[in-house]
Amino acid sequence: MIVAIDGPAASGKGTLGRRIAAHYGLPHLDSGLLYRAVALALIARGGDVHDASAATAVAQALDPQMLGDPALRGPAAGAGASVVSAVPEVRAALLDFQRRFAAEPPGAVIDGRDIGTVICPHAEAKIFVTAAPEERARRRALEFAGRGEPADEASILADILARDARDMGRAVAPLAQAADAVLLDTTTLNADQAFAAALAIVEARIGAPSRRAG
Ligand SMILES: Nc1ncnc2c1ncn2[C@@H]1O[C@H](COP(=O)(O)OP(=O)(O)OP(=O)(O)O)[C@@H](O)[C@H]1O
Ligand SMILES: Nc1ccn([C@@H]2O[C@H](COP(=O)(O)O)[C@@H](O)[C@H]2O)c(=O)n1
Repeated sequence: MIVAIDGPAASGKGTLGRRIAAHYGLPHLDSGLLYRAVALALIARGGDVHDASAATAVAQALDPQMLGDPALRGPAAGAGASVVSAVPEVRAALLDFQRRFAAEPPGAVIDGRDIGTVICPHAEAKIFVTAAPEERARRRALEFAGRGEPADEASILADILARDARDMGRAVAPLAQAADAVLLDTTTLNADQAFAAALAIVEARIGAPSRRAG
């Protein structure tokens, strides 16, 4: 079974993806980490995230081992990721890895921006998760503060809005709800309520009331 979860920045895709994957015993891929890893590797070697050919070269040589680096979760990697992800050749270089991840039995839960539309158009269940930008900024600020990192809510909101605009406006694989995805707005839901709602969406799609994989 493949579950595709898409949505804008800090909407809760990763949180839901991890919990749904654990529930069904499936591997989980946070595809945003791939783009973050490209941006971070580029920055680390003194490159410019706006240099499309350098970003493409980094994406083509990306070592998936990098995906565990905690630095990928920071704001610099997120902002850089939303720039390099607009380069068609970068997306092409990362496509196979994601498709192979999804194709491995017993399936996978993948979250990102184009999972239901481009990477796994045949996913059994697709969720488009969103929340009001102010609520997403509030949650992200809490997360940063919890890690002892700077957490200015106004600048986080500005970053979220800029990233959403870039992700929705790019020519290739823009952030969009797949025609057969179910919209889940979590603005007024806590994490447990959002998980219950997401699980109900998956169960309705696969027609099963309990845990299963494959
Ligand atoms: N329903 C919810 N209620 C309150 N907080 C939530 C909820 N869902 C997620 N969060 C929190 O909001 C923050 C953002 O969630 P998460 O990292 O899952 O979003 P994301 O969409 O994967 O982000 P990104 O776009 O950066 O990949 C996290 O701190 C998470 O714990
Ligand atoms: N399938 C995806 C996933 C991510 N991106 C880009 O990466 C940026 C960071 O992603 P997060 O999920 O970690 O926030 C994001 O802003 C997108 O630009 C993508 O294009 N496609």
